[in-house]
Amino acid sequence: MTDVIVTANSGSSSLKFALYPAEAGARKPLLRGEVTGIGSAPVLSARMGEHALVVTEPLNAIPADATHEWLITQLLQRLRGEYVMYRPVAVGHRIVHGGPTFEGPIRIDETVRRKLEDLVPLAPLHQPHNLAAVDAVSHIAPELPQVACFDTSFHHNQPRLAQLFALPRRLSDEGVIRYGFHGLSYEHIADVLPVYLGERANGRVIVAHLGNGASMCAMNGRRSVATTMGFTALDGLMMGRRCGSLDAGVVLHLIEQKGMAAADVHHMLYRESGLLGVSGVSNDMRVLEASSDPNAREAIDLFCYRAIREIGSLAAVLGGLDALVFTAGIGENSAGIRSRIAEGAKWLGAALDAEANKRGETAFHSNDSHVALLRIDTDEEGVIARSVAHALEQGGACA
Ligand SMILES: Nc1ncnc2c1ncn2[C@@H]1O[C@H](COP(=O)(O)OP(=O)(O)O)[C@@H](O)[C@H]1O
Ligand SMILES: CC(=O)OP(=O)(O)O
Ligand SMILES: [Mg+2]
Repeated sequence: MTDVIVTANSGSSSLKFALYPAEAGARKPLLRGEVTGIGSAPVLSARMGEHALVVTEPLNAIPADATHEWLITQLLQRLRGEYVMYRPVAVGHRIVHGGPTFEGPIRIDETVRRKLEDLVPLAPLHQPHNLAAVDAVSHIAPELPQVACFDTSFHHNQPRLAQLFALPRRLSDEGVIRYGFHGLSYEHIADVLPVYLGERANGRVIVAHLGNGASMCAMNGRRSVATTMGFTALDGLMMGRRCGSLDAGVVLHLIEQKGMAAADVHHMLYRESGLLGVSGVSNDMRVLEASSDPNAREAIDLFCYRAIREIGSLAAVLGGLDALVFTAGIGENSAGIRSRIAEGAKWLGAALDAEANKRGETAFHSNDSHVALLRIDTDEEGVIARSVAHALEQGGACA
């Protein structure tokens, strides 16, 4: 029997999971899988080493209304059944919002669980799914230690000005500040960057995490100095269903002039906007890229335009740019989006090698480019697994 750490990464539309050997520093998972399209057309795919796993009932035809909780319960039951050769010793969860309280990974007990619940309103698309996964594990395997790993941690030590809103001071004092998200993904990129860039990895880097949720992080010395998401994961770039940065006056207009209830505004901004709202077609970039609908094209144009503007803003904070890194579902897989955004960074000295980009190579800048252009797969699960192994070694919390 092999002792394993189970990782659960509940995104807005996906559940990514993996089994890692329960030893400090393990980099390769024994098994890795994901369910995509949760809430619309869920599909599971999984790999054990180099081999695709044949998925059997009921996970081969997941009901359209399957929840993150149902899925994680099914997966844990498999570990008790056909995968008994793996003995889970702990579960690590991606928890999107750590608020002002949680700075780093922490063992989940009843008090921690309650504090995480209080943060649900600040991450309504994620925190409930994250906690549903925690509860499913508590229910099915109460003896297993569980560790929370936060999307917010990587940004925790940003300069104060990067965190402040220009709101009355009492609100900042209460914790109404910019937290930033996708921190596990950025931590992975910061970790592997020297492999591709050597000493330059410590320079001025912008990482574009472009998935269903999307954000950018400006790094210097491989630490976060600014990011596009803020108090919630609604801010910044245009996303699958979220609007990104928005004049707060629009929210007032919807409530005061159009008489919309707060819950309806909430629904519109989190679920009916972004690529879906502008295209009227889909929140999925693959569908939009394959569509001839002019509204789909305009949605993609706006996605790239917003990304290019944010690069300008982050490059200003960094005082220039040494590398631009693309990651997550869209960043890793869409050569078209990468090339359009990289073209928009020409003025910063970025020059594209179009063929290398089409081939999906890690480095896709031309020889005369002043900015390194990179495509790097993210690995939030690996970051979670190593944090859990560390927490177990420490005997619990390692915040
Ligand atoms: N080949 C592809 N081309 C373009 N976009 C893709 C491709 N594969 C995946 N995507 C995009 O990536 C998104 C999912 O990214 P991901 O990082 O897994 O999101 P999340 O973790 O937020 O659920 C999909 O909604 C889709 O838009
Ligand atoms: C924080 C966030 O937006 O996460 P995801 O990309 O998984 O939706
Ligand atoms: Mg994600």
